[in-house]
Amino acid sequence: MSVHIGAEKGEIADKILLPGDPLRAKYIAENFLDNPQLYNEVRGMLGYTGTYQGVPVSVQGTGMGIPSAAIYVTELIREYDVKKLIRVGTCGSIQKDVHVRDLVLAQAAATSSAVIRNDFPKHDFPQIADFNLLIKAYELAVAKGFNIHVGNVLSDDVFYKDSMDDVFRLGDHGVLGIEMEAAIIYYLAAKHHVQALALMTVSDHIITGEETSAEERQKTFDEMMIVALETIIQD
Ligand SMILES: O=P(O)(O)O[C@H]1O[C@H](CO)[C@@H](O)[C@H]1O
Ligand SMILES: O=c1cc[nH]c(=O)[nH]1
Repeated sequence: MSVHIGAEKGEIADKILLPGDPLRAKYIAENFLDNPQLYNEVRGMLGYTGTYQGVPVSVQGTGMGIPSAAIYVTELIREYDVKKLIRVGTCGSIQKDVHVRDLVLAQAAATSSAVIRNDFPKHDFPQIADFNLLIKAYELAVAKGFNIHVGNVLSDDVFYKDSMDDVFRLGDHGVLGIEMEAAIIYYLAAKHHVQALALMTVSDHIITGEETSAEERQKTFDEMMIVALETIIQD
């Protein structure tokens, strides 16, 4: 057991999907994995291991925001030897042509968090996706005809902001969407020499206010899970 994960060593696969929402972890385990076994209920942050096309895969909720995600990702890598991590999250779009239900692949992630800056006060350490995971996920999504965008995202520390001015300025510089965890997952992957990718479904549109029904969101979540699972099981 680690401090926040109640699994024995060996109960977590070296390939893992990381939704923010623990109930999304349950949904993935019950709908996409064969023989899913619950390994963690500590703090309700559900984690499961099963197989996908015969390959062991785990799925672990990370909670919302960089501090929470950092705890789970650090323990997964250090204590459970996880080597490939794919975030399966949601984001808000800040581009007119990135629509609700589209998929966003974070090629890189900017952040307002001080966590990385504290480690490298004199450098802007770049938070980038693992290239092999990125290209595989992109090609899979395109082959399946899913609407997918590749580029920068913002991993913001603050969900409820007094002003969105900086977010819109980042949009002017091409940032596709806003979420809260990709940057720390990329940073910790670089620090520990493992592979990571962040894939998000657009759940809301910050500029147009476009929204979607729960049923429609579910369908697009399923597209994201298929891309993530088929990517993570490849060599
Ligand atoms: O849907 P998840 O994966 O939690 O991701 C997004 O949703 C949460 C905010 O509502 C943040 O965690 C953000 O990154
Ligand atoms: O962090 C997030 C996630 C979805 N939508 C947002 O606006 N922000």
